[in-house]
Parts: sequence; C-alpha cells; structure tokens
Amino acid sequence: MSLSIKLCHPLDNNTASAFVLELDLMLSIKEHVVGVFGDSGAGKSTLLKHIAGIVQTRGKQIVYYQDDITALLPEHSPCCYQNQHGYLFSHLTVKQNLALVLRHGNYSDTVPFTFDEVIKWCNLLPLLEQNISTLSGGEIQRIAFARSLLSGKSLILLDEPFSALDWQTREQMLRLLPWLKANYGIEFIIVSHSLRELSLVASYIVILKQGKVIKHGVSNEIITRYSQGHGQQAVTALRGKVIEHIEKYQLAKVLLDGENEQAVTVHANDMYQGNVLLSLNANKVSLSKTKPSLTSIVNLLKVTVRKIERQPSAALITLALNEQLILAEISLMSLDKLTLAIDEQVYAQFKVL
Ligand SMILES: Nc1ncnc2c1ncn2[C@@H]1O[C@H](COP(=O)(O)OP(=O)(O)OP(=O)(O)O)[C@@H](O)[C@H]1O
Repeated sequence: MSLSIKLCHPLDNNTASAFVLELDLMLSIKEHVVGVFGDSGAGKSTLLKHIAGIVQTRGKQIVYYQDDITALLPEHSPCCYQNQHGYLFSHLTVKQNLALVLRHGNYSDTVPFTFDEVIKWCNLLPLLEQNISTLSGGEIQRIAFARSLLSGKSLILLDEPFSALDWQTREQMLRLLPWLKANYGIEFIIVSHSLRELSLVASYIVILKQGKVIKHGVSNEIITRYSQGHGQQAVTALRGKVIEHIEKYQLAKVLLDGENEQAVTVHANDMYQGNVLLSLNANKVSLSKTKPSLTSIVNLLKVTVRKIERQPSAALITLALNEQLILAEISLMSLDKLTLAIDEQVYAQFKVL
C-alpha cells in the first residue's frame, strides 16, 4: 500500500472540540485517485491536514511508501494541501504567485512538467499579468491548482478544490487528475460533498461519518450504493479503457472493465487515454426488455436486474454488467409497465456520455 494512515485526533479531552477523528486506513494512491466523501463536519479536511502535517497530534502515524512522514512539517512533506480558498498573495500577479513556488518550494526541482504546460492545462494564459485581488473565486481555484502542480510534490491533497467553478469547467479540471496520474505519476486525494463530482475522477472512495470511516472501496460499488438516498443525485462511476477514437464524429469508444466485453461511446476528450472513469446519471438511463433496433440512442448495454427499489416519486433499479453496477432511475409508471424481475436480463440505454 502506498499510504498508511493511523490516526486518533484528538488524543485527549483537553480540547474545546468534542470531535474525534479515529481511523486506520491503507490506501493504494499509486493505483487510484482517492475521493473522500462525508457530511459537513465528518472530518474530511482534518484528515487531509493531518496527512499534510498541517495539524499534528501524538496519536498518529502516516507512512508514505517506505517513509514515515508523521512528524514532517508541511514545507518538508511530500504532500501538498490545497483548500477551496486558494490563499494566494493578493498584492502579487498570477505569474508572480506561481513563480514564488517554483523559486522557493522545497520540491520545485522535481516538477515533471513545464510552467507553460501547467498554464495551458489550467487555462491561465489570459490571467497571468492580473492581480489576484481582481480575480473571481473560480479563477483563484484554478491558479491554486496550478500552484499545487508547480510545487513538485508527489501527493496533492485537494479539499473541495473546484467548488467555485461552473460545472463544465469543473469537469475539465477534474479530468486532469487521472490524466496527470497516468502520465506523470502525480497522486491525488480529493475531498468533495458531491458523489457526482467524485464519480468523474476518483476510482476509490472513502466515506467518513462523525470522524470514522464507514465505507471504503472501488468507486463503482461505493458510489452506486451510497448515492441512493443521502441527498445525492443517483449516479454511477464506470471504469473502462479507451479502445478507439472516431475522428469523424469526435467520439471515442470505451470498453468497460469485465469479462463480458461491452463498449460505450463517449464524447472525445484530450484527457481520455487508456483507463478512464465515466460518470452516468441514473435519470439518463432507460430500460427495454427487448433489444431496440432502430433508435437514435447510441449506447446499449445488456445488463442483469439486481435490485428494484420503489421510491415515492421514481423507481431506482440496480443493474449488473460484469462486476460493475449501473443505476437506472425510471418512472413508477414505467416500472409497472415493465414488470421487472430480479436476475432478468434487460437492455440499458443512454445517450453518448
Ligand atoms: N481548529 C479546530 N478547533 C476545534 N475544532 C475543530 C477545528 N477544526 C475543525 N474542528 C472540528 O472538527 C470537526 C471536523 O471538521 P472538518 O473541517 O474536518 O470537517 P469536514 O468534513 O471537512 O467538514 P466540511 O465538509 O463542512 O468542510 C468539526 O466538528 C469541526 O468543528
């Protein structure tokens, strides 16, 4: 395991806060972008701050690969912590802020990409000469992310890093994470309040509740099961591998993980190479008992019904495709019309992702 965290915070009761964060967790951050999810006050930020060395307690041990980094000060730690506020120097320009980390960071000589590449990925060229005080919250978050990349640190801890961005830009930024991991070996742990956001980016999920880990595992299973209820939009995270680019239509084909080879068509994206995560909203999936032939819907998967949940305003159907799960949300009228049965094979269809 690439990151081992043993933590009891606080150790004693001589503190104003009654909050206790207690966990013993091994994470394979080499293999996965890890997402941390939980209600407000669950301890997500405190966990990241402990890993980064910003918060210290006697009751912890953090081992990063072979190195015990428990007592390292943040500036010496291989982990870079970034929160939603960015905390940039407001009297300096964007370029000056980024130059500072390159000049003074303890790990800056290990940055595996160029300044210009980072500026391009974060779309910062038009902002370089602007003063921080003139920028929007979303722009500050993109600059803070560029600064984290330019820190040269190998593990970047992101605490709601793109919360101020519109959904389209947020998606673009999120897609960078698995791509940077695959191409440069940068590791990420990202905290979010949104399972939909994590379904785009994290292949492993840790769920915290009141300072304890209540679930952890691969994102397909955890997100599919946990996004039912808990005030989240029902969503599926699917894992697959890009096998073909269809230049003519700017699309790509992704072979879904598992033995029974089925592929889905997605909108082409520069960040889609090799293994990818796809996010599929349950309310975008419809079901058919027979194989539709002439239809404009591009994606058609043969799946097995695993669970049927009748909710007050809709039905949530859990479907299995190989070892991956898919959620479909259909109307109660459609549920009555289809008369689905557990273990029945049906077709799940949805538009290009
Ligand atoms: N410096 C501090 N002193 C005392 N208590 C603190 C301190 N920082 C955090 N806490 C408490 O620790 C608990 C966990 O806080 P934390 O910020 O880690 O939660 P979170 O899951 O990140 O929440 P949110 O999603 O709202 O950001 C909360 O009850 C909070 O009030």
